[in-house]
Amino acid sequence: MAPMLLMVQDKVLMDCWYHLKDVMVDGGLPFNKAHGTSLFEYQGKDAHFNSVFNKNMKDHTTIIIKKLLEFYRGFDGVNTIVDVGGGVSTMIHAITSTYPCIRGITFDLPHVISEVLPSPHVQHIGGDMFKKVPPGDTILMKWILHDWNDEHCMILPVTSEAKLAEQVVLNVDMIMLTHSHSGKERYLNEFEQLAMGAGFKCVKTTYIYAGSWAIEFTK
Ligand SMILES: C[S@@+](CC[C@H](N)C(=O)[O-])C[C@H]1O[C@@H](n2cnc3c(N)ncnc32)[C@H](O)[C@@H]1O
Repeated sequence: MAPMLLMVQDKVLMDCWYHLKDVMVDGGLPFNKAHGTSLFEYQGKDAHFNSVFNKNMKDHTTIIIKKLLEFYRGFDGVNTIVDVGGGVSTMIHAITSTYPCIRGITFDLPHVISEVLPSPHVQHIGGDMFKKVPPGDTILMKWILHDWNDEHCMILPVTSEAKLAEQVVLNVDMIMLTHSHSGKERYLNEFEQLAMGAGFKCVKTTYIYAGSWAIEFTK
């Protein structure tokens, strides 16, 4: 929890709240008003905040992946798994350690990948997920779809893949409102609509831990 509190109380994020009234009146996004760019682009320009953000994600993921590996059986039979927006590779590292037969790829923006420690069993690739993602038979996305509106989610190239898992957390709408470009938390029926609209035929849910679910979209 400490890295998460350090992140939300970091001056970079605290400054956003002073712009809440302006965006109510004029529109726009508090983060962009405060810093002149979006959250994910800003990280590429501020090494300190990039580390604070990535550490927060790493520690949350460390808790969730432990439980995911305990309760979720969908990794059996997977050959290549690509964690899109996979941060500093915490998720893929844990999955490939438990399932050594799985080839793991962590894909994220180059300034995030630059913070990943090398690992012999995992490939780390920097790039833009809205342009192209590395191929794999399973695409994993944790805390990605909630950063984007439906239009952005629909243009992700991962929709051509066979399987898609996404974790849902329902209680951070206000944070998304201030920091994220058009992000939103979704109810299950909204995930189902999104999946069907992107050509998936089946949606299966598994409860994981502390309000977190694995949602598997299959073609
Ligand atoms: C909320 S974080 C989740 C990180 C990780 N999945 C986790 O839960 O620990 C969102 C991630 O999406 C990445 N991201 C944002 N825009 C991206 C893009 N256009 N291409 C690739 N990754 C992107 C960010 O750099 C960040 O690591």
